Amino acid sequence: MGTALPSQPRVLILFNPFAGQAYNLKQTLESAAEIWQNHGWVVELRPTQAPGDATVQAREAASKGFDVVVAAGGDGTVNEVMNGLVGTSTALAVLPIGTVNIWARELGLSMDLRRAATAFLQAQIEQIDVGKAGTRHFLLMAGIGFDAAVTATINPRDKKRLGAIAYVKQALQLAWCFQGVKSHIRIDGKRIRGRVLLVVIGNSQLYGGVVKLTAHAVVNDGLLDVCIIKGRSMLVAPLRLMSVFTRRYNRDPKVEYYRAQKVIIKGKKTFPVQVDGDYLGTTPMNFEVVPGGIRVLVPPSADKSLWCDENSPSNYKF
Ligand SMILES: Nc1ncnc2c1ncn2[C@@H]1O[C@H](COP(=O)(O)OP(=O)(O)OP(=O)(O)O)[C@@H](O)[C@H]1O
Repeated sequence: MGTALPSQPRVLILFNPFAGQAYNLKQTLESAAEIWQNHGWVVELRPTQAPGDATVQAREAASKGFDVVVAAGGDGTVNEVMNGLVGTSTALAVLPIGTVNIWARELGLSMDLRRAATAFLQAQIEQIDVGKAGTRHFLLMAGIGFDAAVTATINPRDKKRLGAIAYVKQALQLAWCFQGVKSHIRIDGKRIRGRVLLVVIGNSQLYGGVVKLTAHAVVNDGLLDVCIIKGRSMLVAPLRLMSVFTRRYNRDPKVEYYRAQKVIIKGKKTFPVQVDGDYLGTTPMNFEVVPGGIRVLVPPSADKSLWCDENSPSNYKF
């Protein structure tokens, strides 16, 4: 079970003025902060100055003894704040003003900022795992292959204008020409070879805000869940996705599912990598779990299937 916040927690809200809905929600964010102040929380609101600044500010806040740093932005901002808080005793929270807001959805938060702020008044602090891709931590997932190619090539103006639909548009455009890459994957002791379209290494379950590719992921089991979709062309992807949606992992020979502490991915060619929805770089890359790497604020609305209690470690068999 988690621990309660102090009665007058010191809270820093880091607001990303470039997140998807920042322009529309700045005032609502201020009134969400007031809800906390009215309950005795000691709240500071600061904008981020540039990409990466949220990491620096969050790390500084942790060293100054803040109880909570709130990422007011999308999952990119959550990722940056989390990278500043890993290994500290300061907890991460979120107020969703991004485009997709996956972490906020995992927590069952309302997209209405005032309701989300109210839900956090009942929150507990929980210690959860994070993943690490190269030197960068991730909270939700790392994607290797097709989805990272979409993330790397999406037009920022389309994303601003169309929101999540911009990803669908870009995915449809890329699907025609995207080819699976002959890969060597090492999942703890196991070696896997084959032509791969997509590997998703999930710390949590939701993918793209709507589907669950790593549907059995648990955030406090000390493990990452790995879903591998094999194949030569994305044109057969609908078949593979049907297997994922119906959870026929490992019964469809092209869809494999594992749990692991460490994953190494190499290929004949390089493959793009994204973490928490932002492009990171290319393979070869090592991925590993950092058990209990971060403290997070968890409202009562959070999806219970994301947690295992310490007396019953998750032992799902695929
Ligand atoms: N002050 C700033 N100026 C420019 N870019 C910034 C600033 N602060 C943060 N960023 C960048 O803005 C980018 C987008 O932020 P974020 O991911 O939070 O929003 P989003 O893309 O709309 O949401 P989601 O990831 O949920 O789709 C991040 O890559 C982050 O590095």
